[in-house]
Amino acid sequence: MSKPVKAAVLSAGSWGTAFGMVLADAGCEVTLWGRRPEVVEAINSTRTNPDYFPGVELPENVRATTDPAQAAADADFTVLSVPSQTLRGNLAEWAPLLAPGTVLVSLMKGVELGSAMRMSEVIDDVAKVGPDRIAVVTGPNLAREIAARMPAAAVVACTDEAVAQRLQAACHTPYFRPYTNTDVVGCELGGAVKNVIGLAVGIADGMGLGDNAKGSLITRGLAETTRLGMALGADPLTFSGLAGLGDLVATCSSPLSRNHTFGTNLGKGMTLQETIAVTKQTAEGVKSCESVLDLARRHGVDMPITETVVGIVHEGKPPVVALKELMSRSAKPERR
Ligand SMILES: NC(=O)C1=CN([C@@H]2O[C@H](COP(=O)(O)OP(=O)(O)OC[C@H]3O[C@@H](n4cnc5c(N)ncnc54)[C@H](O)[C@@H]3O)[C@@H](O)[C@H]2O)C=CC1
Ligand SMILES: O=C(CO)COP(=O)(O)O
Repeated sequence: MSKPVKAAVLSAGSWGTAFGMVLADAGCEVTLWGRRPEVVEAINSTRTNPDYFPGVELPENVRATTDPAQAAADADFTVLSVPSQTLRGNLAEWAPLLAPGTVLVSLMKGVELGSAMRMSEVIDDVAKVGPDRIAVVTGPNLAREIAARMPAAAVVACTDEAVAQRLQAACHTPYFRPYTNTDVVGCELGGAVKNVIGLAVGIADGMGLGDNAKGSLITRGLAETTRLGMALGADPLTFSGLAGLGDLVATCSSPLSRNHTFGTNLGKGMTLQETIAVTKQTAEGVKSCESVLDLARRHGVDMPITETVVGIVHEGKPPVVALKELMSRSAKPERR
């Protein structure tokens, strides 16, 4: 009998815990690393993560530790699921602990502030493992639904297709159906920018702008994501797949999305500080809207919805003013 695949999941947060369950249900031996001893203790003693998924029983083959060296030891896959803006610092501490040959798997959907790097680029910059040992999991995967074992498809992307196939096999369950893709750039941008568009749609929902506005923002959001992707060498077809359209639809229609909910609160008139205070988990688009815009400007790409979100979230522009500006830009053809 072959040895079970070992996976370290470095974060016992929302998506780290849920994806750890997926890996365990697919037969992997999973060790979650958590920062807080009380969360780790609860996982090991009650088989639940009460902070994120109260009442959801974790599989037997999931355990937790506060020691990253213990989690990372002998791992075939090392899954990273911390906030995008802390990844560089976290990974600098973890890099010396990584098992030789381990594949680093990013669950994160963001772009680093300052460097405008995608998460796989930050991983390579810090851990120096090369793109063929870095994979990305993305798509319409609201963690709470996955933890309830509700059905979803996903994309597993790696420049080395054989690595993507190994990870696909390691996380394929009756409720989680991963597809492979070698377009890492497109898959990562799809996830990062959809958080920004999720904020925009949330703002529109909070303002009561209706479903035509939602459909328009999703579609034009996808258009600006595709423009950025093509400037960075992505395959435009990736954006009509799970990493693009699929994730946008899930995020922009679900109250479970933190980005969508964050935007809704802003659209209803809460201040940024009030909205931050009621947001318990990571809403990546709040910071990544600035780094996505930075990336777009570096490549001469026009991203009016992203620019509008930056204006509302970071420059104090009232949503009604931002809406008027967005709608009154010069007229243009749909495809350009
Ligand atoms: N929750 C979801 O439904 C999904 C989330 N994602 C992505 O997964 C990534 C992680 O998000 P979530 O798990 O949802 O966030 P979360 O807020 O639930 O968990 C983040 C985890 O990182 C830890 N953390 C926070 N600051 C840290 C720091 N400075 N150093 C180390 N650890 C720190 C927290 O303790 C927490 O366990 C994000 O990039 C998000 O976009 C992707 C798909 C689905
Ligand atoms: O990425 C997600 C679903 O695919 C989760 O979205 P939020 O981060 O907005 O909750």
